[in-house]
Amino acid sequence: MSLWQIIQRLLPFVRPYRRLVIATLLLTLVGSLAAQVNPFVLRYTVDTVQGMLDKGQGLAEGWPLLAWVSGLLLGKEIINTFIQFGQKYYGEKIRIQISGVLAQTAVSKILSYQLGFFSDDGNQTGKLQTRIDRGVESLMKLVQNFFIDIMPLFANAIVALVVIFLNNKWVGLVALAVLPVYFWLSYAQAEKLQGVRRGLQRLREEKNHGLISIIDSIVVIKSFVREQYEGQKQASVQSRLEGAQLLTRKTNFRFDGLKTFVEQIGVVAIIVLTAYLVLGRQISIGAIMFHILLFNNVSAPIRQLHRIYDEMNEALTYSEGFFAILDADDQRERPGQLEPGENLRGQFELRNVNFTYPSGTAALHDVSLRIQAGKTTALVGLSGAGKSTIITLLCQFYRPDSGDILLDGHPLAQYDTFALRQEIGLVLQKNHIFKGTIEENIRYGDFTATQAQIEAAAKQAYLHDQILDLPRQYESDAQQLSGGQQQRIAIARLFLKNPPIIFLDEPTASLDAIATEQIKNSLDAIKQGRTVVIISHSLAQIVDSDCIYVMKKGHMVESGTHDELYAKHGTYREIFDASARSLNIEKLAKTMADDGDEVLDTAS
Ligand SMILES: Nc1ncnc2c1ncn2[C@@H]1O[C@H](COP(=O)(O)OP(=O)(O)OP(=O)(O)O)[C@@H](O)[C@H]1O
Repeated sequence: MSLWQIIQRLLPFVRPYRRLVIATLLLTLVGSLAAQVNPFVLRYTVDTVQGMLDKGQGLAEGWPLLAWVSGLLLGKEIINTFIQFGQKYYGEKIRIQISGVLAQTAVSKILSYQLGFFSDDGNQTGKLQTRIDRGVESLMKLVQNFFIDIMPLFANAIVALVVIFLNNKWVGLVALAVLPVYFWLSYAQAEKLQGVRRGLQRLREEKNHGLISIIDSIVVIKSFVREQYEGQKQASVQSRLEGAQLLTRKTNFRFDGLKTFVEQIGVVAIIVLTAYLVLGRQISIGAIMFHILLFNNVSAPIRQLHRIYDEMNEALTYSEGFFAILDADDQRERPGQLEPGENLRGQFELRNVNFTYPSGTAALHDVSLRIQAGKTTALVGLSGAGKSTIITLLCQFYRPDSGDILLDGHPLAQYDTFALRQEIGLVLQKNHIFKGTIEENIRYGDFTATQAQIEAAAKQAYLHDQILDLPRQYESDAQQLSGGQQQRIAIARLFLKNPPIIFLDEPTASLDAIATEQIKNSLDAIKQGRTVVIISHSLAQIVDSDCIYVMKKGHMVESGTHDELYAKHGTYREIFDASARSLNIEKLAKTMADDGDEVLDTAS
């Protein structure tokens, strides 16, 4: 991305603040003009004092001059203080407001993208955050530099240069001669830093990602006593980061030294030349200070040049990553024309569907199946068979590579994604619990729900009584609940949302036996008249489904009711038998039979 392209991209964000930008620019321009007052006052003072000394006058005659000069300089400084405050405050206001808009635009964009966007390697947690933070930060520096700093800085330098030339062309030529060397050094410095900076960006992302991943996996790290291993992994990134940071500093210090040297050569040359002209009686003695102060007014802004150039290059590096987030329009959830509405029946059909994850894993191969409206359909298969993938396609989290997915006879892609998801309730094996109270977490299912409705949903999910036992009840921190309790929150959310289509992916996997039975009863009740797709490794959850599809390695291999599939002696039967063996059904059956005998004996 070129600088010009970035500025064009920034303009829409800056435009709403154009008045503020113009006001700040004007203030800074006035400030830079005021900066030229000192050399004139100083030259006038030195020459007048010199004239008075030549005439043999002393302090008594000099008081009015001192009072007048002090008043003038003080007045100028008072005005300058206001100007500087205004310039800094309004400049900061622009920066803060635009950076807020930029960050919020990135958040809105990210929220509008499909799941595929987040599985990209560069968009993982931490990396994405670094890209946004650094991007906004460097773009703000660019706004500051381009819209606030550059013009006044150059105006300041040019005005000072013109004044020098008007006073003495030789001194002007010396001041001018230093500039190309200075420009060239600044350019070389920024060029040298560019490659290093890209490396720095990658390392910063890696470090943040590493830190977040440590926090996420702290229990596993501790249980395997891998603290040292994880620490070393971070230390290696940190040491590469330190190397890159040190290299940046070293390069900066080397060039800064060179530039100061060049500047000092300019100062010495101007002192020597002005002294030569003063001694030759071509100019007054006051011109020495006058020229040096003016030269400082030329070189001080130019000294900022490298910083500006450097920050612009930084913006070029980081804004690429930032704008890539804003520009990922191909990742947007696609709105469709069809809204499910009241006529929704909820019949899905997959026809010869093939699907590959963005990572390259081919998860589904030529899958065809029909999910009847108002019925319960189960998906069965070994781990990694592709069952959850089917649900993600039905929710439109991803689109198939080929084949058709229909809902009520219309292509699923024609439905408005947001409207479609309003009609779907999804409960996963592990559901996210937000930071907040139990009440807030259940309310996520319906923001308009009353407290009574929330409690009713919690009762259906067999959670209400447990919540009442907590010290702060519905106000308790939801993330402190046990895995099974969190699962019931997810189920309560589903009850509150009350959608006509329900996808259950191992909904009772983390529940105890009693809770599993309770939730199964609740789910059996809510299933009535709704389209339900259930995935479960527990066959007890699926045997009474209206239709069961059996999957193996991404292929659909069998379908039918439990009895039909059992009689087939195929994959389903294999899974069923293995499940029975793992549950030690024989022993359980015997225990129950013995218990039955005892009951009968007691009865007789
Ligand atoms: N987000 C993802 N990105 C890349 N590959 C994925 C993703 N999710 C699943 N896969 C891969 O797709 C294949 C099917 O996975 P899927 O989760 O659909 O299986 P499953 O039958 O639901 O398994 P399980 O019973 O273990 O949940 C697997 O090979 C898995 O590694």
